Amino acid sequence: MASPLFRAKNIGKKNSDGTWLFRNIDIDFSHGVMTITGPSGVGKSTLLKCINQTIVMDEGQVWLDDKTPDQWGVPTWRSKVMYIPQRTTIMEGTPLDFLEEVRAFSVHKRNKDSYDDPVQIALDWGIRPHLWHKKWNTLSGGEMQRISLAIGCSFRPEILLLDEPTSALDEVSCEKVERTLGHLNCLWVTHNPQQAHRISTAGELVMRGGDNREPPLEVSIDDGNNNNNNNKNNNSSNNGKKKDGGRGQHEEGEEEESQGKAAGVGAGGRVRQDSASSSDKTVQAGRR
Ligand SMILES: Nc1ncnc2c1ncn2[C@@H]1O[C@H](COP(=O)(O)OP(=O)(O)OP(=O)(O)O)[C@@H](O)[C@H]1O
Repeated sequence: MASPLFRAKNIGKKNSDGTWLFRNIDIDFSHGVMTITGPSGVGKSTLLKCINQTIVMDEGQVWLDDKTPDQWGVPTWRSKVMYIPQRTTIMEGTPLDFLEEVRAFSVHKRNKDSYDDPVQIALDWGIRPHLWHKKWNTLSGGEMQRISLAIGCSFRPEILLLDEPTSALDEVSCEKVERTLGHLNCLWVTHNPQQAHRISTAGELVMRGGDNREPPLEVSIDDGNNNNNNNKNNNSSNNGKKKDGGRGQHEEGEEEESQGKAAGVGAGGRVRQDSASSSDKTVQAGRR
């Protein structure tokens, strides 16, 4: 069987006090959108930065096409596994100035035809061309977010590491951006359970913090009919497979759609493709 495009094995990052912020994160990813969810502060952004090699991980290894960042060379790795931060740091100059600067980096120096046009990408998302000539500090949060994303997409990275890429967008813009990014390979951090459900085509990584190999805490959720569901009770309808916890509850009627789409994180924190049933309302609680 062919190796996945991207692999992460046992990724771990410590807090400054030596405890584990997260540990034992395993990912096999080939194409599509894999969502990363979990409570605030659990380390989702830090995980993306570890993968991108912006932050040094304390444990584990990552591979793209079976080669490590060192084998690729870190600048090349970052151009292939590209991180788009949650908030764009306000920069001097205009987005066009920034684009020229990035293209001048040797790792991005290529034939003009090997780029997509970010102005065109952003135009599809409602960013009119004149905005590229405005100073960054005069753009709205949503404009900055779409322009940064368009620049990232234009370099055609193998994988985009997206940190809440639509957090500043209205519903219509969000839908347009989702439609474009849905055709690319993305590891996508989101806080929005509906969005995770909508966009995830390659599974969900639900981060719980600490050692992801520890069994999740189980929380019973009242389904509104005074019926408490828990993991044990639902195993019969779920063939014993754990359901992802980050999305928690789905609406009735979504069950069929979620078959084969939802992914659970097993005890090892490994993302696995499950045909989990959304009738299982057991959630994994954060464990720090
Ligand atoms: N370079 C770093 N090394 C170690 N810990 C860090 C580093 N950067 C941030 N942290 C800490 O890691 C913790 C997790 O932060 P992070 O931003 O990754 O969480 P998150 O899950 O993305 O949160 P949110 O959902 O609120 O954006 C925080 O306590 C933060 O202070």
